[in-house]
Amino acid sequence: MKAKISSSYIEGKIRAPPSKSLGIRLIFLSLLTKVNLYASRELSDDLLVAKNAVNALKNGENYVYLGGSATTLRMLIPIALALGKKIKIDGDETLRRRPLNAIIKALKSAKFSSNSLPLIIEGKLEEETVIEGWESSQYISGLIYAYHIIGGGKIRIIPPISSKSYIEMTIDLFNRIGSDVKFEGNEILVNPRPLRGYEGEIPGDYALASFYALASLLTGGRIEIFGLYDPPEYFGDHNIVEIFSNMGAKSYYSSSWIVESADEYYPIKINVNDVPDLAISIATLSSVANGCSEIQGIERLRIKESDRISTIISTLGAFGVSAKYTNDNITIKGIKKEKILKGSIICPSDHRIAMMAGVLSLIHGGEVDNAECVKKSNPLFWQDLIKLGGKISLE
Ligand SMILES: O=C(O)C1=C[C@@H](OP(=O)(O)O)[C@@H](O)[C@H](O)C1
Ligand SMILES: C=C(OP(=O)(O)O)C(=O)O
Repeated sequence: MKAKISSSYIEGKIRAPPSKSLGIRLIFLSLLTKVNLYASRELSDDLLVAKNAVNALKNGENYVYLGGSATTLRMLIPIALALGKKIKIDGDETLRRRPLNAIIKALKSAKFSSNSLPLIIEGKLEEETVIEGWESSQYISGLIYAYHIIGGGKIRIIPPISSKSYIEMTIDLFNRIGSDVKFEGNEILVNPRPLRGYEGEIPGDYALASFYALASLLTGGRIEIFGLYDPPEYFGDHNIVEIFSNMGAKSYYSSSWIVESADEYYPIKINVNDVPDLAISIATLSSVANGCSEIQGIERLRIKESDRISTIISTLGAFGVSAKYTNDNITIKGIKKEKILKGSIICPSDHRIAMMAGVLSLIHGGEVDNAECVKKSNPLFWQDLIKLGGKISLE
């Protein structure tokens, strides 16, 4: 499918798409307590595969297909072992590329038939796991679930710890429903308590909603995004609200996210190691900032759905913005909005890159081929932009 986009003016009020990360966590939580989830719109591919994974565990199936969802994959591995399951796991070509080195090295009493998908896992979980923290936080979130299943345990993380905000998200979720998980230094102590259930909508996703915010910021509009969760204490994706404000937008949260465009945006220097999914959104606004932005802590973006260091740089280039990579940083030289070119890309099987090109195209037009790749996290992305005034045809 190709999205053909013309210059547009984006304004209005819209519900944030359901959170991929919280949605996957709540679906896995149904293994431990009563969970009743409502979804006011069709579920993304990643949420659907998370549902399939949990159903496979509950029904004793010995095979599960996970599409492109590394969060589901890397959480499933320790959870399946905690449940004593032997299961074959596979995924799409992007997931088959995603590394599993840290978890394979850490789980001493487990057997892996391969070090990448497709693979069969079996074995058991030790009461203490020592795991490298660089590759992915998703293993650690999965281990927190796994230790709730076997009655408790300790995770010792070998620093550096990446994507810490997602570990905090998992711990925050468990402690809000009655558990006792402590994160002290590089150690996580899981002391399970009886868990309350969860009933309600999947809360909105700040990182995904940031593309709607960008659509208004890049076209001179104003937007209100509702259905998000109240920002928690820890630093995470929800901090995109103040990041955009620091870059010159009128951007604040007051029971919903209010975003209003400005005549000028400021460059930013920021480390995204704890919030890697914000890198693309920050790079997008940096493209029209009045100066050079520097996004640090990005080496791990190479192992996402695409090599995002390359795909961020090439996508910005398609719209006339120059960016370069030097040791663990991307430097982006912002240009005036009037200078942004009409650009076109073939989405490299990376939903966030498609969304990046989609919102940049709202300035002076553009095309996104393989545009259906947004359904990994937000199947209604293009339809939502159209609802907000986007002149977009899907062919
Ligand atoms: O735990 C999660 O929900 C996620 C963790 C992050 O991955 P890494 O921990 O591998 O950086 C992030 O990129 C992903 O989109 C969602
Ligand atoms: C990397 C991402 O997801 P996952 O790791 O779950 O595939 C993402 O949503 O940008």
